[in-house]
Amino acid sequence: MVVDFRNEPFTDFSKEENRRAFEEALETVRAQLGREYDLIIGGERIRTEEKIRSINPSNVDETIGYVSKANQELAEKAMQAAAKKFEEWKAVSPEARARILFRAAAILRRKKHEFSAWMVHEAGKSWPEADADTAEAIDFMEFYGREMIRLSERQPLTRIPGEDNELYYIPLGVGVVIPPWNFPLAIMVGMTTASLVAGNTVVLKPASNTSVIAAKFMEILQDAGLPDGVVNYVPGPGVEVGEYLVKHPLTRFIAFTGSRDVGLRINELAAKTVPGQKWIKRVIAEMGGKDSIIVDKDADLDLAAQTIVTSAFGFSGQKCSACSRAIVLEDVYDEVLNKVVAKTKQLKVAEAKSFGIDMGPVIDENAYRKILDYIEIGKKEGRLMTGGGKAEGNGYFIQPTIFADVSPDARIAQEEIFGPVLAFIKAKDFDDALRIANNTEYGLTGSVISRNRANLEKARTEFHVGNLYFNRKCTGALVGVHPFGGFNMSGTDSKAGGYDYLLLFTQAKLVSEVF
Ligand SMILES: NC(=O)c1ccc[n+]([C@@H]2O[C@H](COP(=O)([O-])OP(=O)(O)OC[C@H]3O[C@@H](n4cnc5c(N)ncnc54)[C@H](O)[C@@H]3O)[C@@H](O)[C@H]2O)c1
Ligand SMILES: N[C@@H](CCC=O)C(=O)O
Repeated sequence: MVVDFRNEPFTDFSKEENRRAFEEALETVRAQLGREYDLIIGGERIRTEEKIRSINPSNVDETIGYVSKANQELAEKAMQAAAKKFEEWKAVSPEARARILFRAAAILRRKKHEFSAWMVHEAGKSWPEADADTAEAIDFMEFYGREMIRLSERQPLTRIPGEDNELYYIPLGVGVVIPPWNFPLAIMVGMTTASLVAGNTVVLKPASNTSVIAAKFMEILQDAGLPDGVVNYVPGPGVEVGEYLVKHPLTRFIAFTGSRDVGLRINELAAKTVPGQKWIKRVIAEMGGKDSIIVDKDADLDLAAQTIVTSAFGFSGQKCSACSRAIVLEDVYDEVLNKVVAKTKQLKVAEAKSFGIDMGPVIDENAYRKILDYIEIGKKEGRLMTGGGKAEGNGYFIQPTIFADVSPDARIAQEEIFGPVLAFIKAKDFDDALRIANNTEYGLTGSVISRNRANLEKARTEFHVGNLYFNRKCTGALVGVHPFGGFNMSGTDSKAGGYDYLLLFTQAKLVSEVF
């Protein structure tokens, strides 16, 4: 009998012993930089000629590791290994599968700072952001393990005399797991372990920018006793390897988290039946966002300002949940804008390894250029209040940037920038604010800062986002507490860390016997 699920606590970095322990972990990881990582297919380690060079976005001269790079031939090998292993793995009991997750969670908990340190180096996360990512990865394993046990119990049915009726949640088959780089541990772990605990086998194609952290997680799965072939690790280019796997006739489902465009492409490819395919592929896609915080005229304006700054600039705005639009009622617009600009000017942008920074770099050269291009667009679409360009450093550093008086239809108010760029939009009244908030094609997160009960109730029904928060930030969903996922072009309406999530990785079989 396992104890009830509890969220993993975050590390208190105000305590000196915790800061010291984290410094040590950073050093431990630093000593391991530049190593090589192999593909893992059916337990076999495969080293390829061609490599992905993973670099530190805070210092582009620093190599985090060289990761072997799969091609279509190796993707085929991984698919065959996963399909073969499925025949055995599906027969392993749900409890035994869950125990592997609990053990993996325990190992990760023991190596918590080390894994967070890898993310500081490889993804440019600040200490607390990296710590939260590791905690979420632990939570996913603890939560999905318990969920699988719950789903394997006797299911409620209307029972009738003379028949024995049972409903079982059985696995689907081979799942292709394609995570993003921005929650390189938590989201990759969540989608991979949900798949495997439900009895599926996995071909995991991690994001290239963060393929080392995924390789480190493969070591944990092995230490936890996961049999070879249940998860097959094949880093490689999205278009070449990712699409090959998505189109494959043996692929039963695809668990994807990433951008809108790639999600739609995967959905389209998966919908096309190929020769030899015996099922309709299931696509679980969690995609982008263009998230708003509404500030009402009677709101606590200091709370509003702090909430906007944290939600917009945490991890340099590289969260699907990040606030990129502050929609403020005209009565308090100038005051909120001034407070937010003042706070933003205080933010410290520096290398992620330094304690106490507010923002590290953005992930890579492409992101850097794209965000700087959007800043130039913003200069034509709004009034630049702070930031507006590169920041100092030998990495991809960008100043936290705010534009005021942006039209709700402007490009910077509609398109996902995925960087530290915030648009201020003026609303005439609360209804106008809700209209503006709902006028994007996304529907992921949103917040309302208000003391007006009627307005909060109105937002509760009319603000169309998957994760709606009142008087708090719109980032930082906790597993089990705030099941996470959005509407419209933000995805397929799934809820990671929710009580219905594992159903997406199973199919229900009813067996009825007349005695
Ligand atoms: N809704 C959510 O829960 C959530 C969470 C995190 C990130 N995101 C979104 O993810 C995006 C940022 O992540 P990203 O830059 O890694 O996204 P991305 O779409 O560029 O890449 C995501 C993954 O897809 C792979 N890929 C790329 N092209 C592919 C193709 N043609 N076929 C198959 N796979 C392919 C990539 O290699 C990577 O592993 C943002 O849009 C963000 O909003 C959403
Ligand atoms: N679940 C995270 C966002 C994941 C996307 O980047 C949050 O709630 O902030």
